[in-house]
This record gives sequence, C-alpha cells and structure tokens, in this order.
Amino acid sequence: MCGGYVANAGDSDLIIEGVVTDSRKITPGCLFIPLAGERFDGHDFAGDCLQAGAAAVLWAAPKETPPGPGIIVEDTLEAMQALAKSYLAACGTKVVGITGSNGKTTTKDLVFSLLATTFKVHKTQGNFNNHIGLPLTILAMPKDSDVAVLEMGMSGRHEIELLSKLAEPETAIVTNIGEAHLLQLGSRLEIARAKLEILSGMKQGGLFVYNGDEPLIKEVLAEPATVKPDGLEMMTFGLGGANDDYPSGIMFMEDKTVFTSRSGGSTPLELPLLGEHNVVNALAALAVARHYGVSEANIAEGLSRVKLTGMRIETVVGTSGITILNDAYNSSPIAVKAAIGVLEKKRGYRKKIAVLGDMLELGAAEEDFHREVGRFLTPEKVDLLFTYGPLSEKIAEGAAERLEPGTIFAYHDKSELIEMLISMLHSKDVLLVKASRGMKLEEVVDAVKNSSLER
Ligand SMILES: CC(=O)N[C@H]1[C@@H](OP(=O)(O)OP(=O)(O)OC[C@H]2O[C@@H](n3ccc(=O)[nH]c3=O)[C@H](O)[C@@H]2O)O[C@H](CO)[C@@H](O)[C@@H]1O[C@H](C)C(=O)N[C@@H](C)C(=O)N[C@H](CCC(=O)N[C@@H](CCC[C@@H](N)C(=O)O)C(=O)O)C(=O)O
Ligand SMILES: Nc1ncnc2c1ncn2[C@@H]1O[C@H](COP(=O)(O)OP(=O)(O)OP(=O)(O)O)[C@@H](O)[C@H]1O
Ligand SMILES: C[C@@H](N)C(=O)N[C@H](C)C(=O)O
Repeated sequence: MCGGYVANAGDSDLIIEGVVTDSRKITPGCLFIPLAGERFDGHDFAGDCLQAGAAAVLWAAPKETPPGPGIIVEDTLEAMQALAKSYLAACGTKVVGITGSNGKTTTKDLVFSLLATTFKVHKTQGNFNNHIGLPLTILAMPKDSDVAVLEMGMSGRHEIELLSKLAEPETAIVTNIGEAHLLQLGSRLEIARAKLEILSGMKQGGLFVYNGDEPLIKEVLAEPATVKPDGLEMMTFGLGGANDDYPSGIMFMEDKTVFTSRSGGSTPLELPLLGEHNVVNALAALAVARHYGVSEANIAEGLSRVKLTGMRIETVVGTSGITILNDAYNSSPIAVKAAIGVLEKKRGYRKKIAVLGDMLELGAAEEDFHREVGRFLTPEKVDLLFTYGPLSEKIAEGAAERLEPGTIFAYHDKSELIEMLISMLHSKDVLLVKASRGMKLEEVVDAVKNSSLER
C-alpha cells in the first residue's frame, strides 16, 4: 500500500492500528511514520516509539536498518501519502474536497454537519489541510466512512494538485479567491489557478461548486491549461442573482443568521453563525448536501447544529460579561472586511471595538492592503480601533482618514496593547479580535475574557 518492503518483522503478522508521526503521541499498535522536518528528524525517535508500543515503523531506505519491525521506503512522507491514497481507495469512501482563500474550514464544518445527518462522515480536524495534514486525516478515517470532507490548503502552485490527485474528490468546492498567500503566488489570477488545481484529481462525472461572484474562477476554467475531469457538472453560488444559488433574504440576529435562498424558496433556514460571508459558505454546503440527496428536513437540522472550528468569528463571553468576537485564527483583507461587517451590525452595546493585527503573506502591496482596510473603517462600524504589529500601523494610518482623533491606538507591544485595552473596555462593549495566525491574537482574547473589567 505504501510501496515499501518489510524488514525485521520475523514471520508473524503484525496488526497495525492507526498512524502516528509524533513520538510523544504513540498509541498501542500504531505505525510510527518518521518525518524529517525543520527542527527534527522523526527517525531519531523510532526506537523509543517501538519501546512505547508502536507495532512498526516506516523507515527511509538510505538509513541503516530500522530498530525493530519496519517497512523500508524511499521517502517516508511520500510513502505516507501513498498509504493514505491506497487506504482511501480500499475503503471506497467518497471525497468532498474544499479549497479557497477564505472559508475552507468553515465550509468543511458546514458540509460535515449537513452530510452527517444522513451518512457516516469523516472530516479534517482543525486545519490539517496540507501535504502532511491531509494524508494524516485520511489515515485517521474509520474504514466504514461513507464520505470524507477534506480541506485542501496551499501557499504555492501544485500543492492542491498533489492533494487532489491523492484524494481524488468526487465533489469539489472553491469558496472564493482572496489575497491570502499573494506573497508566494504573486497575483490573484495565480491564486485562482492554484485553487482550480483541485479539478486535476477529480473523479469523472464529479460536481464542481464554486463562487460565481469571482470572475477569475470562470476565467481560469476557460484556460486550456486547466485540467478538468470528463463529465464535470458545475454549480455556482454567491450573492449575485446570476448564480445557481444566492440568498434571497438575510436577517442578522445576535447569535444567528436566518436566510432564504433561491434554492430553498420561501423556507427560512437558521444558521448559528454570524456574517453574510457565512451565509455564502452555507450555500456551498447546501449544494453538496442536495447533490448527495440529503432531505430538506435534515438540511435544516444539520445547519442549525453546525459546530464551527474555534476562532472563526466565535462569540466568547468574558467573566465581566463583555462580548468578544474571536476571529483570531487568520486574516486577510477580504476576511477583515467580512468580520467588520459582523461588528457593524451589532446593536445594543456601549461601544464597538476592533483589535486588528497584521495580515501576513500579502506580498509587495502589503502596506497598501493594510491602509485600505483602515480606510474601510467608519464611525458607524467601529467606535475604537486598536492595531497590533508593524504593518497594522498602516491600518491606523488609513483609519485616521475617517475615524475621529483619540479613537485609534497603534501598538507593537502586545502586553502594552492589552493593558490599555483593558483600561478602556466595559462589560457592555463588543470587541472584535482579528489578525493572521502568526500574530497569535488569541492571547488578547484570553486576557480580556479573564478580566473583570471592574470600574
Ligand atoms: C512535520 C510536522 O508535523 N511538524 C509539526 C511539528 O513541527 P516541529 O517543528 O515541532 O517538528 P519538525 O517538523 O521539525 O519535526 C519533524 C517530525 O518529528 C516529529 N517529532 C518531533 C519531536 C519529537 O520529540 N518527536 C517527534 O516525533 C514531529 O512530530 C514531526 O513529525 O510540530 C508543530 C507544532 O505542533 C507543527 O506545527 C508542525 O506541523 C507542520 C507545520 C505541518 O505541516 N503539520 C500538518 C499536520 C498541518 O496540516 N498543519 C496545519 C497547518 C497547515 C497549513 O499551514 N496550511 C496552510 C496551507 C498550506 C501551506 C503549505 N505550503 C504548507 O507548507 O503547509 C493554510 O494556509 O491553511 C496545522 O497545524 O494547523
Ligand atoms: N466566504 C468568506 N469570505 C470572506 N471571509 C471569510 C469567508 N469565510 C470565512 N471568512 C473569514 O476567514 C476567517 C477564516 O475562516 P476559515 O478558517 O473558515 O477559512 P480558511 O480558508 O480555512 O482559512 P485558512 O486558510 O487560514 O486556514 C474567518 O474567521 C472569517 O473572518
Ligand atoms: C502558514 C500559513 N498557512 C498561514 O497560516 N499563514 C498566515 C498568513 C500566518 O502564518 O499567519
């Protein structure tokens, strides 16, 4: 299954239960797969793993023989990917592949919640969406799974191609084309080309569900170089009325969003998520659920009980009673504007406050992108703005064009930001926190959440 051969295993069969790549997380009977990374080489821990109960190890051929039962392979990562591909084929599980600049994880959770009303479904945990995370997700899948909902991430060309050819999706979603990873791709057109690599591994006769509001997707679909499977069925979703599905009505409430759509007619659907962008994500998930025959009753049920992976516009109530919109998982211009849209619609709070940190990997125009986000802010959207990081000084600069003096506070030091923020917050405020993963603004969320804000 992984293109290797057995060594040191005697003549008894070895029963293997599960795959592990971290020696600190060994489970009895697992296969330990040593990976060479930036800081460690997993091969150095193989002996300890066998001592700790691993049944066998993969072992890269150029090294000396394995310290116990082993499968000798050329490259352990490639072997793990091949093993995942073989296992998926052996299980006969259908795959839904999801990519896009924003909303992959959210849409993955939505698709899972809808399909799980009807099928045995496995999904990506957290953000395990790359050349290591996706095969690990597959290798953790129960073998009787009907469907696997797999998030596919990238920050360069041909990364999605590898994932798609490994997982061979029957259904694929592209959520949108934003600015994330512009640094590596150079243009949004290149980002679109990278995302549409998801078509290259799809099964024949598959379904492609994509954001019809994004012209670059249609442009790349028409390019001769774009590899598409035979018999591909396509569906569009988005806010525009030209899409196959779009919202016909949206009601923004404190802890949920109620919407009707072209596909659902006059029947309102309740989504326990905030923001117009999450209605758009939900439309993509609805298309997939209906494609697989999920009933309208189960669709309503599945939507109403979706559980989102944390730090995606997650509402947190602090010990003081303050409302925090924890959107600190990641950030990019489109995502910030979507999150500000949620804050803008909040009513009944003393003040609306935003803490915005650097958006990373945006390439040469990064300062302009930050300035543009600042200019997007108006007194109707935020009462106070705190920025964190060197790039976010440009958010403050852009915001100064529309926000009053004395309402903008720029910081480079997180502890100083937290101190000033807590001194100005009130339990009746609503606070949005958003930045790229590398800024770790969850530390701000935790500090505010645990503060009594007494005054
Ligand atoms: C290889 C690995 O899993 N590394 C993880 C490890 O990193 P660390 O620096 O500690 O170790 P090494 O990588 O050097 O270690 C090599 C192996 O040795 C093992 N090991 C180490 C010590 C020890 O005592 N015993 C051991 O057995 C070790 O387990 C390694 O296997 O830990 C870090 C902290 O937990 C992890 O962050 C690191 O994981 C890497 C980054 C990784 O890629 N993990 C995947 C499972 C994954 O999917 N991670 C996602 C994030 C994916 C992501 O960023 N996606 C992008 C899009 C794709 C970009 C693409 N170009 C890319 O390169 O990723 C996105 O925008 O979404 C996640 O963690 O959320
Ligand atoms: N459809 C969308 N349009 C714009 N922004 C979105 C959309 N969906 C989610 N977001 C924003 O992007 C943030 C991250 O959402 P999510 O984790 O689902 O995306 P992702 O594509 O998995 O992100 P990443 O590539 O960082 O893993 C959300 O908190 C929200 O601010
Ligand atoms: C590592 C990459 N997947 C990512 O999340 N980049 C953002 C911009 C970050 O590191 O903050």
